[in-house]
Amino acid sequence: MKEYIIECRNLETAYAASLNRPILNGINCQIQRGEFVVLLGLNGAGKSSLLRSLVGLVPLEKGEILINGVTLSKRTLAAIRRDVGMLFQGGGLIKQLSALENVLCGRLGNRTTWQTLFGFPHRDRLLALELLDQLGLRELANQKTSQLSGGQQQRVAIARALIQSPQILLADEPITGLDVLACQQVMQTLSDLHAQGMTIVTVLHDLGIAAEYAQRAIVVDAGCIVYDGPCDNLQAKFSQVSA
Ligand SMILES: Nc1ncnc2c1ncn2[C@@H]1O[C@H](COP(=O)(O)OP(=O)(O)OP(=O)(O)O)[C@@H](O)[C@H]1O
Repeated sequence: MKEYIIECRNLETAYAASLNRPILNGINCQIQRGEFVVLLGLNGAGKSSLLRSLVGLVPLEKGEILINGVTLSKRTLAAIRRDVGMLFQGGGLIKQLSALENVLCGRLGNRTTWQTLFGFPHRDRLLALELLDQLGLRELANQKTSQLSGGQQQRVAIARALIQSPQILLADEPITGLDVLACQQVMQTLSDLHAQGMTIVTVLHDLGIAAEYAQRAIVVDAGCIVYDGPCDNLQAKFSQVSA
């Protein structure tokens, strides 16, 4: 039997009156360790909701999510979140803090309230600096993130997600609003992490970039998966969705 790192079994959210249906409406999918999967779909299809549900941020009415074979529940959520890094839409950085401090925030889940009063241990600071270095941001470690470009901010957000050494990285529209060069840098960073064995699931809107970097596409429409397979000829698959 195949072992899946992510398994969604018949996920269904509560009925949303504004949509006349649940936001997620019977999602079934399995993702193997080390896959690079792109979630595609029109605005409002349910991509972000699906991604966020994997870290317990979307209440489910029905169904089950398993991460590494463990069912996501109140009891298992904290441990699961240590295995799953999340890049939120827009980065979600604290703009008044430096790049280094933002990356260290990724360690807050591992520290008690008391421990945070004494600051972060030296080894965490070294790790954060090492990650910023790997992402080409060493020189900007002490710069406020409000003073960084969009692409640099997105890489700080990636470093923050990576400081907890996750096995899975979920990224919600990580290149939206970035210029061509910054897009390439961010996508190359995801690709490098994938090459190191990390499982990547990312929401994208650009079909060309999806096909260039991901192995597999999952297309969501009205809360359901309407395509799950290789990334070739995505344009044709999309015209079926939007028809
Ligand atoms: N908390 C919520 N309460 C009610 N409706 C919601 C909530 N969150 C999302 N929705 C609705 O659910 C639908 C799916 O939203 P979601 O953000 O998952 O879509 P998406 O595919 O990621 O869209 P986009 O590409 O625009 O980001 C949308 O119609 C949205 O308005």
